[in-house]
Amino acid sequence: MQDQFFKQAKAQGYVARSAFKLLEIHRKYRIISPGANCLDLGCSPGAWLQVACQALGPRHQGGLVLGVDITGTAIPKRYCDDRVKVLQADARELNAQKLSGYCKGFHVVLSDMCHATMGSAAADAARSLELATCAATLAVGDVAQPPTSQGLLQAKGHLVVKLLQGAGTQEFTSDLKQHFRKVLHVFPEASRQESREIFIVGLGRTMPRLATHD
Ligand SMILES: C[S@@+](CC[C@H](N)C(=O)[O-])C[C@H]1O[C@@H](n2cnc3c(N)ncnc32)[C@H](O)[C@@H]1O
Repeated sequence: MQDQFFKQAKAQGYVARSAFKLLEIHRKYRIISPGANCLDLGCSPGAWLQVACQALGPRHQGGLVLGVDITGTAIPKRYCDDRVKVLQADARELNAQKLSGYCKGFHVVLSDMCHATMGSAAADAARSLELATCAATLAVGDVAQPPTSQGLLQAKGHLVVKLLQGAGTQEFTSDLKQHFRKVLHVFPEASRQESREIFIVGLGRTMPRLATHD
């Protein structure tokens, strides 16, 4: 469907209209700082890679955008530079050790992962929750448990996760509240009106308090 965002993406050189979802979230919450290390789960065809790389600022400020997708991804030429890398993998099979060669930790974990929808709202939401939980687990460890120092996301880092709303959305949100200073539900303008997708934004990862000794 060639809507306003499709046309805008084409005109501005983004490879997909989804660029405008991350642009809106970033404009509101400044998710990606110059020079940050970002993990982009479900990165194909690469619009979030473009937005994230732009947000890193000039090349000399450094940073990394590591995109992961179960399908192969051609890194878009427009807006991406050599700080963008891609890995073809199933995010459900990743762990901190498998990504340790890229950087010591990420300042931002993004997930726009989704399966092709099957037509059953309940089944689609359950499959989406599985992918969202996978992204959150990579970021902070077991989300249902109190904070530990596990996970790839650095202290004070941010998480953006797409989820199709359904059973489990509220519980997932409350679990995340243990791990972030603030957790928000964002409905970007570029999401299709009929879509049940929301983006859960976790701002400022909190870490466990270290035991103090007198
Ligand atoms: C909506 S698209 C992402 C669009 C992307 N953010 C962009 O702006 O170009 C969702 C992606 O999630 C990927 N995906 C689904 N399940 C995955 C998994 N288990 N591991 C990695 N990627 C997955 C799909 O292959 C698909 O490319």
